[in-house]
Amino acid sequence: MTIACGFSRFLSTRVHSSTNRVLSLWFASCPCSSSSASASEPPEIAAAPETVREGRAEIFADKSNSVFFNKAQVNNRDLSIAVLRWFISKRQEEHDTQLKGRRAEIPPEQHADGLDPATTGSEDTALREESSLKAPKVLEALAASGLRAIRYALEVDGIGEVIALDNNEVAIESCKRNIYHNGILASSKVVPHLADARIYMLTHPKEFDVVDLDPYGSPAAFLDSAVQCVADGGILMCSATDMAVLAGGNAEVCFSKYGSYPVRGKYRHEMALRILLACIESHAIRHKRYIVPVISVHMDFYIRVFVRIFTSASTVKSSPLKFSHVYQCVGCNSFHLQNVGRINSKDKRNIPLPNFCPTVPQECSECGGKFVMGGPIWSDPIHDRDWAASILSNIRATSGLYQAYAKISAILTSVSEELPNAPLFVSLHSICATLKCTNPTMVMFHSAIRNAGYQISGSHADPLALKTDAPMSVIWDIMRCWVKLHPVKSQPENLPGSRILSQEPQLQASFSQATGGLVARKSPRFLPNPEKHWGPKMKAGRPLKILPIDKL
Ligand SMILES: C[S@@+](CC[C@H](N)C(=O)[O-])C[C@H]1O[C@@H](n2cnc3c(N)ncnc32)[C@H](O)[C@@H]1O
Ligand SMILES: [Zn+2]
Repeated sequence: MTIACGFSRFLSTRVHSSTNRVLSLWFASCPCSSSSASASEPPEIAAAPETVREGRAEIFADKSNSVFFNKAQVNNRDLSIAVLRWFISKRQEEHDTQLKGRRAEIPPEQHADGLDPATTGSEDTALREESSLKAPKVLEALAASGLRAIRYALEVDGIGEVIALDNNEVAIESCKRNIYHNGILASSKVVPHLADARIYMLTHPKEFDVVDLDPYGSPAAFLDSAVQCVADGGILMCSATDMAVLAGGNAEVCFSKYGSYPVRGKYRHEMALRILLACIESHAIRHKRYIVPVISVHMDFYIRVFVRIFTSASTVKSSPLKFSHVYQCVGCNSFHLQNVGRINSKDKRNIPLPNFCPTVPQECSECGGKFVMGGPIWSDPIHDRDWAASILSNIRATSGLYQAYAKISAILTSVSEELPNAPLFVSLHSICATLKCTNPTMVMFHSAIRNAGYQISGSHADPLALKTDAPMSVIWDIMRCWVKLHPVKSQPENLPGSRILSQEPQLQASFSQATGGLVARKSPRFLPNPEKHWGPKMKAGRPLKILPIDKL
């Protein structure tokens, strides 16, 4: 309460003009204005509270860490705003197309004006009523200071009500102060609400076009209620910062939280995304719903996925085809995916059946190592390429609107170039380390894959990633050919690399520059962190070291 009383006193020293409606509103609405300084107290000029600005919003700084705020999440918030802007225009477009379709189905004589709507554009009354799409309703389920909710309200045109929810009273009080501080528009759109997000989401089924989950660590506990709370065609935006768990540091914890075993490969950050997506899908299908991922990124120290949610009992049946187990060789790190389900070609209904035995032998055919089995992971595409390209071109056209423009445009550039049907990737460094050979350049390796008739791209998750539809045997053959041109020192025979090199390649690799291959890039794909302390933050309530305001 001390902060709120200080807040009232701060404002009372400044609210002089009756024309300053916004300030008066803040003052009148200060949560503790009734219990603030009594007339008998000596007048006290409080120092102006320090504030933090991000995008078009400004919030009160909280050095005591009683409410969570991490400046580094500006990348997360800016990207979410970019996705939200595109989602709103896309939803409008889908709505218009649907309406046009329905209009065309109505015979002209049933129209109020008797004219053919297809040629005149006139509408039947009922359709006219339906024709305007309601402004999308947003739930920020774990709102903390409310910064994100306020930014959505101030920066995303066409957005409707934004509920800023938190189960922490101090957070909700801070939310209220921040909302008032941001003026009429924020106050008219953002509604702070004290509740447990899980209960709130369960009791508001299909009510929100947008649900944002930005938890401490894992979102797992919120997923079952979140997938039920999103409206049909709506979007769930979900972060996970428990990377040690998702990326294989604590495999058993990952299994208990997400129902999937991670494997410690170079692709672990992409695997983390695919584990989270698989987990969201597995919650969705329990409720006859399914997900369509539109953007899925690993950035800084966390992952964030944007998935649309639809309802269809028949589509849910094909869900097993979107999950795969991952077999990874403990010797050479070769990996192979196998779908959980399979289509029986004789069954015209296309209903998947459980898949056959593992597609890999007991021992790796490249190096003789054993396989560990990870997953199941989401093995369908993790991005919608059209969405990625459109969001990228939108943010390029309005770069001034994004504080994190450099970072989010670099990520989206990488995302828009990723091969959609090549889950996971190998790392050029790791392959060369296994063989103990010198690296071919990225351009050479890309060319060799293309010259062998396969596709290849990078990944936003790792600058050295090689994402390809070529099987592991082709990748190793290319490297065997490379080593013939650039011999390695002799190694003990039992090393995985020696075993791989003891086999003759089945294909003759060509490293000459392939057409349409990797070329010099004008825009960056990977950026260093802008400053120190660019990482996760302590939970609210635990004292931080005293930091200057710019480090909060
Ligand atoms: C990481 S912070 C959110 C940060 C915020 N989204 C942002 O962009 O600054 C997580 C918040 O979730 C809240 N929280 C944790 N469990 C919750 C629950 N069951 N229901 C509602 N809020 C919860 C915490 O009080 C905390 O404020
Ligand atoms: Zn192997």
